[in-house]
Amino acid sequence: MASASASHSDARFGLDRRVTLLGPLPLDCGAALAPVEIAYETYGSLNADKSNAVLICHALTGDQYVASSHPITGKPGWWMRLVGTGKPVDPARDFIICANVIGSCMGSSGPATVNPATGTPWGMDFPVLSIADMVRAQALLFDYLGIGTLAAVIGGSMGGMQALSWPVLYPDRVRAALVIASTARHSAQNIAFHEVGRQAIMADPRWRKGAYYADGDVPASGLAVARMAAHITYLSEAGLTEKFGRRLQARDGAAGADCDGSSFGFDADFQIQSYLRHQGISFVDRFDANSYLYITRAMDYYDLAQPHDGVLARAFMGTKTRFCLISFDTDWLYPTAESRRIVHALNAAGAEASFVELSSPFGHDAFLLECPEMNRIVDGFLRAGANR
Ligand SMILES: CC(=O)SCCNC(=O)CCNC(=O)[C@H](O)C(C)(C)COP(=O)(O)OP(=O)(O)OC[C@H]1O[C@@H](n2cnc3c(N)ncnc32)[C@H](O)[C@@H]1OP(=O)(O)O
Ligand SMILES: N[C@@H](CCO)C(=O)O
Repeated sequence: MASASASHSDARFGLDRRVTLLGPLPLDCGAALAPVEIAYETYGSLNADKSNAVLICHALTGDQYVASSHPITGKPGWWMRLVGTGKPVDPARDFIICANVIGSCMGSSGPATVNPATGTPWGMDFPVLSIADMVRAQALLFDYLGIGTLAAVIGGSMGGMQALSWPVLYPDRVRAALVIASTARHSAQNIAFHEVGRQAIMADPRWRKGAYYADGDVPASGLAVARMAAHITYLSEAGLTEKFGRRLQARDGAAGADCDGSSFGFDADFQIQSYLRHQGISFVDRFDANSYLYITRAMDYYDLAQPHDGVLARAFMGTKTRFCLISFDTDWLYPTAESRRIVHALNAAGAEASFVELSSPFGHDAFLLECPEMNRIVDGFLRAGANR
């Protein structure tokens, strides 16, 4: 087992854990990360035969606070609709783990954490990351926790990429994978939107090649614009029309200002403008611009078929994992066709796979919103596994 030091000495299980694993963690880029810091939350208890561990993987700007309030925003956990007592993922039955991905900014190793070689934040010296690296770091955490096999791994969006990667990287360590609103590769359109965001960050004079940690003067404008562009892709046209239409925004100062706090006559005239500005500005309070650069690049390079000569089925060949895929009909970021492509590949590989397309007006972010059908499917899929 990997040597480690935990921030909560001998208590490995509980809320708000942070562990420093000595590693090294070999990365796809050829470098290695050592030590590896992982911040994670757990809910419930590990049973005697260690067979009830359920890993929840978070999306691009998510975090480990899946079912507990966010320490910065104070908002409730991002998947409390799915995780909690009486919910499909239930701490009374499951031992639930959610870890902040490496590269992110909520306690796990990332550009904002300290590079042991220099004693200062890594910034752009942080090594290039892949989705597989994030998964390998999670596996390191499970080694530390003494958990060999996961009952299930569940994720939406980038969390779904990790859930899909788990059986590929660790075919003997995961019994079931639930992949929601996700993909097996990033499309040209996905990459294009991310590139707009990255350019917005790097064009911000405060970005300073990523070396902005010392004085705390962060590239807020660039990061806010990146979030605004990305947020559009998480919604649907019908949803936007229903919510805002062409309605004008009542002027109340803050909502009229742009991301620098000034308006220069270009106020947020329409409600949708004001809403997007709010999403951009509030994002800056809880996320790091360099993490955004690193994680979006990891998503862009993600292509499960690439190491298998472009044949996705080969990635899953021989897997014993059960799969369930869920897509949403208004998700144009990771559309239903992509989930179907994955299911065909799983079928061709002889894997057990089920698939449901759900109807929702909310686009990609539907997986984060109230959806009783999604809950029923997750519950049924997890319980079917428990009954075997
Ligand atoms: C797994 C993970 O990825 S975790 C990370 C996911 N979390 C996020 O991405 C957080 C930001 N994203 C969101 O808020 C997403 O829209 C969702 C899906 C999570 C929430 O959706 P909804 O509940 O429908 O919230 P909605 O999109 O309407 O946003 C509400 C916010 O917009 C604000 N808002 C609404 N209309 C306007 C407007 N016209 N002008 C300004 N602000 C507005 C609300 O006041 C509210 O602000 P608050 O969040 O500071 O309280
Ligand atoms: N809105 C979610 C989904 C993105 O894929 C997030 O910000 O992480």
